[in-house]
Amino acid sequence: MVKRRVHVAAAAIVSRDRQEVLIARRPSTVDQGGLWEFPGGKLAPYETGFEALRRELHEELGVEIQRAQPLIRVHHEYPDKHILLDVWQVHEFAGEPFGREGQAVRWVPMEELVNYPFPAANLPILRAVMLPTEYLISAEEDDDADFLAKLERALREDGIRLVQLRAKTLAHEAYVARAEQALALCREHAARLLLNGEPSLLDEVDADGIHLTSERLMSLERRPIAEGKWLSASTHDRAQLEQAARIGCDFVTLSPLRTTPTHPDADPLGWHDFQQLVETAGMPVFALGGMTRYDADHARAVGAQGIASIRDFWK
Ligand SMILES: Nc1nc2c([nH]c(=O)n2[C@@H]2O[C@H](COP(=O)(O)OP(=O)(O)OP(=O)(O)O)[C@@H](O)[C@H]2O)c(=O)[nH]1
Ligand SMILES: [Mg+2]
Repeated sequence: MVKRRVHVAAAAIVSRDRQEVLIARRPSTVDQGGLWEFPGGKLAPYETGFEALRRELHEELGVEIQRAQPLIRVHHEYPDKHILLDVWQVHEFAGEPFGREGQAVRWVPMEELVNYPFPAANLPILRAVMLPTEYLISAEEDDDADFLAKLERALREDGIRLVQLRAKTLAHEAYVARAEQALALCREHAARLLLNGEPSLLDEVDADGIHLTSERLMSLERRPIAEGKWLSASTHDRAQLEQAARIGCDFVTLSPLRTTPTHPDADPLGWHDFQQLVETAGMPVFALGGMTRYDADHARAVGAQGIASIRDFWK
C-alpha cells in the first residue's frame, strides 16, 4: 500500500520575551483528538507552506501573521500516512488569538511544554522551540580568568543562551573546576551549559547536558544520560545523523559547512548538501564551520536551527 503523503504547515507562536509559546488542543472528534498541537493544517492544492500557515492561523485562531521564519521540517511515518510537518516560528502577528473552532488555546511557558501530550511527530518541534538560534562553543583558554571574561562577554553582549564547554587541553580536575565556574555564570544569564566529554561528567557537575564527539556518538548503543538533560553531538555525514537519531540526541551540529582555519583539510559540505542532510535529520541541526551570526537567517532558510561557532562569539 502506498501511504498517503500529507504536508502540514504549523506555527510555533512565541511571545515577545521568548518565554511562552501558544498551543492548541485538537478537538476530541478529529485524528489525534485530545492531544495538544501547534496550530496549523494541511496545504490546499497549489498553496505554499507559508500561504497555508497564514490561512490556517486566520481560520483557527483569528490572527494575521506578519513575520515568520522556518523553524524545522519533520518527516514522520504514521501507520496510515507519511506526514511532513513544516513548522514556522511566528515572530509577529496582529489580533488576539482565540479558539475559533471551539478548541482550547493556551500560552505555555517553554519549560512546561513537556507536560502536555503531543502527537508522536512533535518531539523534534518541542526541542526546536526551546532552543536558541546560536550555539556557542568555547575556545581553548589556558587561563580560567580569561575564559570567564570571554564567556561573560558573549552571554551579556551577544545574548548567547546555549554554551558548549570544549576544553580538550585541560586535565579532568581542571575541566571540572572550569565547568563549575562556567555553570554559575550561565545560570546568571539564564543560559544552558553542555559539557563536551564523557556522559559521566554530569555526576560531577550538574550542567544542562552533554555534547558527544562524533567518535563517542558512534560508540554508543543507547542514550547515555537522563531525558531531562540535553544531549547533543557532532556529526559530519548521514550515518552519524542516523546514529544521533537512534540514540535519542536532542540536537546536533553538522560540519564543516565551510573550510576553517581549525580544520583546513576537511571537505566542506556547502549549503546544498547541508540542506539535504538536514531535511531528514528529524531533530534540530546547527550549521558549524566558518559560520557567523550573519549566516543564521540563511541557515534557518535551509532548515537549520541556526549556527554554532567558536570564533564569532569568542572575543
Ligand atoms: N496542525 C498540526 N497538525 C499536527 C501536529 N502534529 C501532528 O502530528 N499533526 C498531524 O498533522 C495533520 C494535520 O491535520 P489538521 O487536522 O491540523 O489539518 P487541517 O487543519 O487542514 O484540518 P482539516 O483536514 O479538518 O481541514 C493531522 O494528521 C495531525 O494529527 C501539530 O503540531 N499541528
Ligand atoms: Mg488544523
